[in-house]
Amino acid sequence: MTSTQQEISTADYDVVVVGAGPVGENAADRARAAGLTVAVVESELVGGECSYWACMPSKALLRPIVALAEARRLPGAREALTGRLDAASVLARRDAFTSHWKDDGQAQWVQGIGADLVRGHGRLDGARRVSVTQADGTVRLLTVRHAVVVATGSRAVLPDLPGIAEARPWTSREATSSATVPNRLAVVGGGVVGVEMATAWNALGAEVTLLVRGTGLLPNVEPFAGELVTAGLTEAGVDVRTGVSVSSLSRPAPDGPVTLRLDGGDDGSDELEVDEILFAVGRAPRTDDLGLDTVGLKPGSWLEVDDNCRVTALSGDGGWLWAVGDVNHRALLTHQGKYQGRLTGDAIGAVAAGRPLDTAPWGAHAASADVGAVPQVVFTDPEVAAVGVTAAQAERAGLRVRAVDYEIGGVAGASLYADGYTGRARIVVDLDREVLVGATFVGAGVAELLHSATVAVVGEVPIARLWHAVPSYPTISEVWLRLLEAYRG
Ligand SMILES: Cc1cc2nc3c(=O)[nH]c(=O)nc-3n(C[C@H](O)[C@H](O)[C@H](O)COP(=O)(O)OP(=O)(O)OC[C@H]3O[C@@H](n4cnc5c(N)ncnc54)[C@H](O)[C@@H]3O)c2cc1C
Ligand SMILES: NC(=O)c1ccc[n+]([C@@H]2O[C@H](COP(=O)([O-])OP(=O)(O)OC[C@H]3O[C@@H](n4cnc5c(N)ncnc54)[C@H](O)[C@@H]3O)[C@@H](O)[C@H]2O)c1
Repeated sequence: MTSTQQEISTADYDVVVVGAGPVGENAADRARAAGLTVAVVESELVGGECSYWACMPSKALLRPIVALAEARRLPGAREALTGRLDAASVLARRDAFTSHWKDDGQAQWVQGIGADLVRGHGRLDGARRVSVTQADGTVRLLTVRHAVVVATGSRAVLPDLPGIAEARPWTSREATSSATVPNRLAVVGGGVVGVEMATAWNALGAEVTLLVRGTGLLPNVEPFAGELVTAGLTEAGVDVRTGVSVSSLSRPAPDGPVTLRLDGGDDGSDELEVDEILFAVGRAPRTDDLGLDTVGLKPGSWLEVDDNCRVTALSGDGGWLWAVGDVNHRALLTHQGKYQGRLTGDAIGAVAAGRPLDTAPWGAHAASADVGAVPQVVFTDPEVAAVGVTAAQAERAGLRVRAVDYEIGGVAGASLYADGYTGRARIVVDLDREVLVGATFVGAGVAELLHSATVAVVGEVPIARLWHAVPSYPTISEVWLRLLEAYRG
């Protein structure tokens, strides 16, 4: 604490959670359920990135778009569609899902579980101490008996390019909260944010150019997923360009367009003029101003944790520091962070009660699913739903695997779902154990199929037993049967 700051109060808690995103909320909830006193520190909005600038607004934007695209593929329903997507209504529904960027409801929830909400910027202040700088500049010092849980999440990164400040680019925050639709939007990055936001703003009326420096979209999933999403985006009118990167930007008039200089690309054009540019090129941890140096850690770094979410570097110091969610870089997804939050809250409760931790793989306090069993849905048209490892990742890990593919349009449920249904499924089978280590579904309506695959992967259900899991007729789930038939020959 510096001498210029005025400390106005000190309070003691069993647990202090820094960051009230979805993950911090879950850790606090479980620690309270264990009977511990808990303070939750939040510098912006209770509910975090996910509620206001990520999952919720992005999915609220995408849902009407996908529903409309699906209706267009159904004779009978198609004829009832007489107008265009109403962008104003879509944006208004998005605003409702973010509670108009107000957090009263979530703040009440924190109070409802019996935790104290401390608004302000939290920083570690040596071991087992958290200082909170409040909006009026005053500081509260929170001293901690058992655990500090860091759940401060991540922020979008921007590349260090000439002209980037002048160009005032969008990050995921503007892409999920903009009140207006730009005429022309460039999206840089072919990861999940890039493809979802290209889908959304194109359908809302922008002319979208997606600029990808690699050879295809969604490099972390099976290659056919990126290919089918590329085809979907192109058909919807997005100009998808691969092998191209932005080398500089300029926006000479503050209200005027942005000109991008491009390197590479198929059409040889080296300039692109747009009204807005979104950089969707990955995330950085929110640890740069977190007092990490006061406990011997490097500011700005991801917090490396063990499978129990204890910060590895401090595990010798009584293991009081835990990190959950995006900030530990294990799996940058809300559901996976919430899982870590739940088991960390339980683990802190166990330690406080003097009980041993259950740290064995798949034990109550081990985030085992983070390694090899992470599910993710990309809400594009077509959707991508994947869990576990891809065939290439499995091979790189030294597993002897076989990948089995099936065109989803071949099952009765899919042909009923949409005329000309296009989609593909793949399972990756570990040949030595005869269990699934990965599954990927691409197509309309596959998101809700994913949990069946997650159960199979996490449960390590033998293929011989999966054969008895009979999918209902006529649903898209019958693709399971076809995949198993193909595997068994
Ligand atoms: C556009 C977009 C769409 C996404 N869509 C999905 C999706 O559909 N499904 C999915 O699973 N994941 C999605 N994600 C990822 C998801 O948003 C994150 O994985 C999730 O928000 C992580 O939760 P968290 O609680 O760890 O961090 P956050 O949600 O970032 O919350 C961290 C909180 O900590 C606070 N904080 C930070 N520093 C301090 C400090 N020093 N003191 C006090 N408070 C602090 C912040 O203000 C914030 O409220 C998406 C991400 C983006 C960018
Ligand atoms: N539906 C969902 O589950 C969902 C939706 C959105 C985001 N998320 C999560 O949020 C996280 C962040 O997403 P993201 O898309 O920002 O990151 P990402 O890491 O998924 O993708 C970023 C892409 O940008 C590329 N890139 C990096 N630097 C670049 C540069 N200078 N120029 C051009 N391209 C560059 C990378 O090669 C990568 O393909 C992800 O981990 C994702 O899982 C999840």
